[in-house]
Amino acid sequence: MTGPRIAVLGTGANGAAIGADLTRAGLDVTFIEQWPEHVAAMRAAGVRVDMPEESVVTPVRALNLCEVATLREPFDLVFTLVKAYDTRWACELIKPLVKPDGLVIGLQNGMTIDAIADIMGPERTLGAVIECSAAMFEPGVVERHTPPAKSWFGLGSVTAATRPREREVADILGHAGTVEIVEDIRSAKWAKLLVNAGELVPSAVLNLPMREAMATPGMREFMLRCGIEAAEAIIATGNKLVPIFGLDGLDPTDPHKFVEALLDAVMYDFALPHTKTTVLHDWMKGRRCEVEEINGLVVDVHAEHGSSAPANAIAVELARRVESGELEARPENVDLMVKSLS
Ligand SMILES: NC(=O)C1=CN([C@@H]2O[C@H](COP(=O)(O)OP(=O)(O)OC[C@H]3O[C@@H](n4cnc5c(N)ncnc54)[C@H](OP(=O)(O)O)[C@@H]3O)[C@@H](O)[C@H]2O)C=CC1
Ligand SMILES: CC(C)(CO)C(=O)C(=O)O
Repeated sequence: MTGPRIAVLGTGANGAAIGADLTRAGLDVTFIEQWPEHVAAMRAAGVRVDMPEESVVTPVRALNLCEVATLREPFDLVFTLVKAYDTRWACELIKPLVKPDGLVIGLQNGMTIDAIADIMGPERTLGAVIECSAAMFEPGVVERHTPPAKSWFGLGSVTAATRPREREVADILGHAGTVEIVEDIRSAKWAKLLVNAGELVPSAVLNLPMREAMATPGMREFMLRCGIEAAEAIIATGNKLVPIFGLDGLDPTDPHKFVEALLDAVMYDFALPHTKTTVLHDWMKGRRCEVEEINGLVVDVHAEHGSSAPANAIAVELARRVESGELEARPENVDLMVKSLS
């Protein structure tokens, strides 16, 4: 093992897939995980990543969260892949084990750069956009829909102080996919959030794979509406519509087309026909989803600026009802979204 000491904090679907790639590249990687059966399975048989063309088993070093207190040697780099709502406590947990010049890289959906920078300080924070589609239902086993050749990451600093470190981290993350260093990481993360606002909760409320959800009459319009409200929030907060996923030729002066291009890129270039979203995975496991960090953020930004985001507000309300057990996620819920806006 060579190079920096790396932790992957949160080794669910994407964390395990990326951590396995870094481990196979010969790097010094420690998995830190809160699901005990998953840690036990990884210790016994490594991580198995099933991809469309091949299945790869990687022996890894995996620790339970409760074992973090036994670690003595600090990390140079920590990639956080816990759910967005777990970011704050995860950073507090790992903070004593991050070197003074170490970096914590938020490889998640949602605007987790702010939480990380709050706790670690901006000079120990990097932000990232992640486009890697994966699911995990069985301990130790990842179903990865985007192998490294199809995965994309945008990486960037929140302060000029970390700019000289970006290339080093991009080279490491490059073992898991294509990495682009982006100038304006806050806007780039918002651009991903715009896609997530349209695709994650709305398709999960129907309990359908994303593509089937979008093909349901009225749903494409609803999903676009969520994305457009998020684009309005981006502009209201003084951020910009910047292209992500390596797309070029997008016109930021036409928010409708911009949103449509990003939603279609994730739907048809990254996801597979049967891909269900990370939100639906949570619900299938009885776990809560990132609705507050995605659609809820759009609603809050609009409210702060004296406007409203009705489609995102419906997504928030329906997700809350599903999670409280009052509403079952099923295709018949389409009217709750589509009719409510007509
Ligand atoms: N899955 C995808 O296709 C994509 C996901 N993302 C984003 O990546 C980030 C990570 O998401 P993802 O990898 O899907 O998350 P997962 O839910 O697969 O894993 C996140 C964490 O949830 C915990 N966990 C998962 N399943 C269980 C279980 N059955 N019992 C107990 N704990 C469990 C683990 O805890 P812990 O992490 O705390 O140790 C796990 O590491 C999120 O921000 C997500 O939005 C972005 C693009 C695509
Ligand atoms: C790939 C997808 C749509 C499904 O989980 C996702 O969660 C994301 O792109 O953020």
